[in-house]
Amino acid sequence: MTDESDNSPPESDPSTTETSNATDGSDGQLDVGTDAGTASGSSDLDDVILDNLDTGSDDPSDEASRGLFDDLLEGEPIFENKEVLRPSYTPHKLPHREEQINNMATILVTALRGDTPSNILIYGKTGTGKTASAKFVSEELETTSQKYEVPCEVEYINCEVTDTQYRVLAQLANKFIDKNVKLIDDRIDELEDIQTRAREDTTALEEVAFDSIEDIETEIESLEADKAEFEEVPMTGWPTDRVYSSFFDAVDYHERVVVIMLDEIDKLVEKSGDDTLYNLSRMNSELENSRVSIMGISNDLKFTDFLDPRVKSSLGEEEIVFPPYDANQLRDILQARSDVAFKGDALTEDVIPLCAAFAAQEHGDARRALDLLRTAGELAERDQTDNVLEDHVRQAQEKIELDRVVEVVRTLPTQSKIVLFAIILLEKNGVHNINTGEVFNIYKNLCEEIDADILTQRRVTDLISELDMLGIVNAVVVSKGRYGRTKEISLSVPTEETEAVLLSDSRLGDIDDVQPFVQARFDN
Ligand SMILES: Nc1ncnc2c1ncn2[C@@H]1O[C@H](COP(=O)(O)OP(=O)(O)OP(=O)(O)O)[C@@H](O)[C@H]1O
Repeated sequence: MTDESDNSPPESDPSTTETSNATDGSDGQLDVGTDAGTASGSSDLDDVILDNLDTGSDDPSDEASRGLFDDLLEGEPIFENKEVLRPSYTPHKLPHREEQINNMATILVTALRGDTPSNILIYGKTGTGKTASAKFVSEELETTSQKYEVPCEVEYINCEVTDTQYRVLAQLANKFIDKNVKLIDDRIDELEDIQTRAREDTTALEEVAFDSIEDIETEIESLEADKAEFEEVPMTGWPTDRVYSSFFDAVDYHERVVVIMLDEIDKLVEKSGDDTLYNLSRMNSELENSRVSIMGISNDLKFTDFLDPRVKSSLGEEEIVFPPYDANQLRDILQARSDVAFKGDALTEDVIPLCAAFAAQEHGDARRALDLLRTAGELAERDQTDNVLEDHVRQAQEKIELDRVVEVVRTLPTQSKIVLFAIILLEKNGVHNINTGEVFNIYKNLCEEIDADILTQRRVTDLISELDMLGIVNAVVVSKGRYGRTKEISLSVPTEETEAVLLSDSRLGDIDDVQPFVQARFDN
C-alpha cells in the first residue's frame, strides 16, 4: 500500500493568478486602496493586482486563508520533480535488470521476424521491476516493429482489475476492434483520396493495385461492411463463447503478431481458473492471419500448481526470474531517480543508503525504497527544512509501516477483526502470553454482543495463524510439558492505532463498554 497523498505546495503560476484576478478586477474589491487600476486602463491591471496584493486586504477572513498557503509555499521546495518517484512513472533506464531485459528481448525478437514468440512466464517478488521491465521491452518492441513495418502489437492487462475470463476477453476484443476500425478508417481515407485524384487524372490509380475507380469504390464498400461487423463487446451480458469469437475475429482481421501481457496473472487464475489461459494458448492453431503469444507476470509461482498441465507447459515455455534487489542495487536505483526528483543538494549523505537498507531488509523491493524516499522528502518539506535528513527517512519508515498496518487491518474480514479485537482487549488489560483459549472466550462474548456467528475454536486458531502470517500478531507455539502445546500470542502492531481502525468498522464500533468482555477470560 502506498501513501499517495501529495503535500507539496502547488507550483505558483503568476499568469493564471493574475488573469483570473484581472477579470475580477471590476468587482471593486481588488481596486481598494489604489488609483492606478481605474486610471491606467487594462494594460496596467497586472500592476494594480500586484500592488493590491502587497497592500493586503482589510478582510480578516481573506488574511486567514492566505496565511494557510503562504506558509506552505515559503522556502524552496525540496523536490524538482516528485512525479518520478511515483509508482506510475516508467523509468527509461532500469539498472540491474539488463539480464532479464535482454532475455525477454531475445525471446520476443522472433515477433519482428513475423514468427510467434514463445510464451513467457515472469516471476519474482513484489517491487523487483517485473512490470517496469516488461513494459519497457514492449515499448521497444512496438517502436522497432513500426520502424521495420512488421505488424507487432502488445496488449497489457492488469488481472488484478480485470479478473474474469469474460472481462479479459472483452477488453482484448474491444482493443482490437478499436485498432481495426482505425486501420479501416485510415485505409478508406487513403482510397477516397486516390479516388478523387483519379477522377481528374487516371494515373493516380497506378499508386494502388486497382484498375478502375469502380474497383476502389467496391473496396471501400467492402471495408465499410467489415467495419459494420465489428460490434463493441459490452462489459457484461454476452455468452462467453460470443465474446471469445469477437476477440478471435478482431485479432485475426489482419496479419500481425500479438503479445498479450497478463500482469498479476495469478489473480486471474485464483479468481476464475485457467480457462482464459487455456483458450488463449490454443488460439494459434486456429488463427489464420495472426499469431498470439502470452507474457504472464506473477509474484507467486504457486499458482501454476492449479493449472491444467497443458496450460502449465505452454505458459511456461520460457521462464524469467526477477531476484530481489540487494541494498547496493537499490542505492543505484534510488540515486538515478533522485538526480531528477530532488533539487541539487536536497538529500543529505545518509538518506539514500538508509532508504536502500530499509527496503533491502524488507525483501529487496524497489517500490518500497522509492516510497520511502518520496515520503522522507514530503516529511522534510512539511518541516520546511532545506534538506532531507536521516531522521526523515526513519519517520517515513514508521509512517509507511503504520499505513500498511492500517490498510491490512481495515480490509480484514469481520471474523478476523473480532479475533484481533479480542487480542487487543487482553493486551490492553495487561495480559501477557495470551493463549488461544483466552482469545476464544472473549471472541465468543464479542460475537454475542454484536450478533455475529460464532466460529469454532479450531477456526479461531486458524484465523490467529492468518493474522500471524500477515504480521499483525506474533503466535509462538510453546510446549507445556504434559499439558500439551499451546500458542502464546502477542500483538505485533501498535495497539492504539489498530484499535482505532477496528472501531471504525460499523459493527465493532457498536460495542460501547468492553470491560465485561475482558472479565470473561476468567470464565475460561
Ligand atoms: N531496476 C529498476 N530501476 C528503476 N526503477 C525500478 C527498477 N525496478 C523497479 N523499479 C521501480 O520500482 C517500482 C516497482 O516496480 P514494478 O512495478 O516493475 O515491480 P513488480 O515486480 O512488477 O512488482 P509487483 O509484483 O508488485 O507488481 C516501480 O516504480 C519501478 O519503476
